[in-house]
Amino acid sequence: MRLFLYYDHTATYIPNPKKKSFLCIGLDVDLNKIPKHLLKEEDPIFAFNRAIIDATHHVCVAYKPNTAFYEAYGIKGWQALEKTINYLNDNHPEIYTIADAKRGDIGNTSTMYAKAFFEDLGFDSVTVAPYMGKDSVEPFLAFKDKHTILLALTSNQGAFDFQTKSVDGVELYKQVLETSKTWRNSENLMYVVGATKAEFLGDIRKIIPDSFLLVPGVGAQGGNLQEVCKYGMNSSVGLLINSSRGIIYASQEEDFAEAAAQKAQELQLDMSEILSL
Ligand SMILES: O=C(O)c1cc(=O)[nH]c(=O)n1[C@@H]1O[C@H](COP(=O)(O)O)[C@@H](O)[C@H]1O
Repeated sequence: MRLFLYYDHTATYIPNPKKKSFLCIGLDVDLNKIPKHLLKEEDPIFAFNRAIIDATHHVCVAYKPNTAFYEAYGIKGWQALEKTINYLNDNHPEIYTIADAKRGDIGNTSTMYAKAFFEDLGFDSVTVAPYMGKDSVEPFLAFKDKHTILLALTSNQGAFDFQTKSVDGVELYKQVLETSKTWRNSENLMYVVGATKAEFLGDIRKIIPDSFLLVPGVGAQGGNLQEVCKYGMNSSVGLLINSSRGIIYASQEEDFAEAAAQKAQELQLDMSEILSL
């Protein structure tokens, strides 16, 4: 049986035969979707996240708050994000954390984005858009023991607008993969590939056989876990599969945390089965 390798803060992959999971849970908190009784709490977003984390941390290896869901609530949302990452780092330091912020700008601005997520908040990684090129991404890569997760081929329909178009005979997403390998500190790169694009994973693995991939889009967006694993898994697993709404909104009643745990466990059991093949 292959051992699952999970990521730890020392930037090494550690065998973790116990968890048998490569599940990332997306903490995309929408106040219109969380159980009504939580709205009475002083910080409903954090109360929700804490309950979800307490109920699911044993079956997942990563959490990914999408910052849009926090920024939308202004200062209170940002405070809830800070409490969430602190809660994770204090109570589950072995769990990998992703700030899904999709940043990227001219160099000095990218450095400030990187400081915000890596230094101030203490995330392990941040998602970054490749569109502005090398000097917009290298400032993120300069941070030791931190990962930059570059958008390669995204899960949405609009991915076909630009990412799969050929420039000089090569699709743009392939150029992103090839070119980014030449950037300084490229060993700190991971890539986003949508679960809805599983059929592209064979080609992607030819270019980046060893890189870790963040794969969102199972659950609510219809991506298929088995397909993703068939084409995207490498000998170290090499995948973090994210589900957000499909797990955290399994119930909008008092039992929301148990319902989320149930959904997360279903995915973990599927993963465990795949790992034992
Ligand atoms: O970077 C991402 O995580 C991301 C990339 C992508 O191509 N597609 C995608 O859905 N995501 C994010 O992954 C999460 C998916 O959420 P669910 O569809 O609810 O599971 C959201 O936070 C999206 O913003």
